[in-house]
Amino acid sequence: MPIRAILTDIEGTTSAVSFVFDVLFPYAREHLPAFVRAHAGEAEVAAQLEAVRAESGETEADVERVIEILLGWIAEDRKATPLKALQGMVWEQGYRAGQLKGHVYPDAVAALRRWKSGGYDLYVYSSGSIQAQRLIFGCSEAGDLSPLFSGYFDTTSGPKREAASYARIAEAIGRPAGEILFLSDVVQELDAARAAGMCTCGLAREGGELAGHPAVASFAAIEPAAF
Ligand SMILES: CSCCC(=O)C(=O)COP(=O)(O)O
Ligand SMILES: [Mg+2]
Repeated sequence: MPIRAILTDIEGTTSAVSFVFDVLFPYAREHLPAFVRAHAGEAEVAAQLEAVRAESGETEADVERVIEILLGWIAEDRKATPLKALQGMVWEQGYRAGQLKGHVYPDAVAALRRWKSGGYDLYVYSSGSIQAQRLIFGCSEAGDLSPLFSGYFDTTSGPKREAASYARIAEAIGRPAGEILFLSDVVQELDAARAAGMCTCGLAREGGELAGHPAVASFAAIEPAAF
């Protein structure tokens, strides 16, 4: 089955892990408390605070306690959907103020442009919220890359290490999973995508292997027609 669509992870794949850990997470740690205090009464934020209470089991937590829980989740890099939603809102302020610019590897920018011109449909699947995904590509160091993408998926489609999430995404894209090439730096994500029937290619940007999957150090080495 020929590849028709490419689904890519962000952190460690299109973008540096260091950008997420050394720029985005510290920005969220610094600005999230004031953001939550200022917007806790607004429906969109209040719903996420309620989801934090439910996920933590602390159903009576006040706003200050919820902030503490969120800061703990940032420290442990927990891929909790309400944390990711709130981070996206906080980062939006940083991107709009010009304090943040999304990092996307130049080889990823070039390949994504080449693949789009070659007729492939491009999609993103990240634990970062869809809002955060739109921002990293829409406000990137390489300019607005959002016209390249046909859709975005986050943990509302399910966890990245579960095959059912990839089956759901293939369904939403409207293609058989075998026509989709998934790119990631995490072997458990590649395993889950393959279990759902997708083709896979691992990004090992520092070299090394992603057991059981073809692996490359750069998008320049990926030829979708070869899968
Ligand atoms: C969308 S940029 C923010 C990245 C982020 O919050 C994250 O958890 C990265 O997860 P990924 O699935 O892209 O490895
Ligand atoms: Mg990753």
